[in-house]
Amino acid sequence: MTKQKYIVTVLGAGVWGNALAVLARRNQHQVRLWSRRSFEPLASAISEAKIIISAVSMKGVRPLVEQLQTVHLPKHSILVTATKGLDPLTTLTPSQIWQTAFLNHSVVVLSGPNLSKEIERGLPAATVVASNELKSAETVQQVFASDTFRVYASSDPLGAELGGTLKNVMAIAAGVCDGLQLGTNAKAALLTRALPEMIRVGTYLGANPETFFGLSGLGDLIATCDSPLSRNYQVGYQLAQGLSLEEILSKLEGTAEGVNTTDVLVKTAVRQQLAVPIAYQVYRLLHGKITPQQAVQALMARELKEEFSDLDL
Ligand SMILES: NC(=O)C1=CN([C@@H]2O[C@H](COP(=O)(O)OP(=O)(O)OC[C@H]3O[C@@H](n4cnc5c(N)ncnc54)[C@H](O)[C@@H]3O)[C@@H](O)[C@H]2O)C=CC1
Ligand SMILES: O=C(CO)COP(=O)(O)O
Repeated sequence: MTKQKYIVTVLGAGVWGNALAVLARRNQHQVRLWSRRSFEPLASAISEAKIIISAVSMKGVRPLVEQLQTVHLPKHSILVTATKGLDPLTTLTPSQIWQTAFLNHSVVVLSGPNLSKEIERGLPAATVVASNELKSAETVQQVFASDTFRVYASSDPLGAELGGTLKNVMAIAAGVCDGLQLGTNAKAALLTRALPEMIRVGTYLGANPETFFGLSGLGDLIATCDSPLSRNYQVGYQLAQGLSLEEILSKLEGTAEGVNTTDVLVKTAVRQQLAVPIAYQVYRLLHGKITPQQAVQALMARELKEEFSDLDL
């Protein structure tokens, strides 16, 4: 059976927006790539689109939503969000912002272990499309699925989104671990303890704990924490080399969302008394309160406890 072809508009022409456009084009959809620097007006870029994908960084989400509210959205269009971040003002996730702004549209989260440079090279990868309206997730699944990109549907958008968002904080920690050459045992311990920390916060925020064991959680944690292609990993790695955060960010190609996410996460965790020991050390490191070595010492010196004592699955 031939798959239906759609007009797909990608908003945000950063590296991820470009990679998503490549994927949709490979499946012969009519793809329009729009950025805030485009000559084409936003209204014309989204006209008659079935799928509207937001691939802007977190700081661009609210301005983009506000701009879209001033134009006419095609009636049955599906909004897809691929941003991995948290709003500093409200702590809302991008999908929550999109859904609140466009109550009559389906919102689908696209999230998974998807380092854009590998995807652009056509290397095999998998992802998750998640929505409260599973039919919309399945439409997006068909749009992107190919013999090099395997797409799973899910009905937990918040879980899929938070997996991709919270792992960015852990990727900074993983970069520090590798930058300090702490070894494979340390890295395994770090990633294994990172997952329950993500689940603790994620379930508090309303996600399904099981989702974190899937591609958008554990999968993305492994990919991002083990690859120099990850900007968040690079931030941690270079902090361990003694560079300042300002220096690193000024030379970084693209956005490292984990820097802002760490702030939002730690503030929420402190307010709600959630244990986030790894994120807390990343926070202190990013704010110049400790050195990378002191962050490691602080994690190793924590009170001894049972392995699963604070994870209620
Ligand atoms: N690069 C990757 O491998 C992946 C990135 N992501 C996520 O996708 C999002 C975008 O990432 P990248 O493309 O890598 O970042 P990037 O830094 O390359 O691009 C960010 C894009 O957002 C746009 N933007 C920022 N503020 C804006 C505003 N006010 N209005 C309109 N557009 C605005 C920029 O113009 C740019 O096109 C991030 O949340 C990232 O975590 C998700 C999966 C993979
Ligand atoms: O989310 C990503 C891979 O899934 C990209 O990670 P970085 O934003 O750290 O590059």
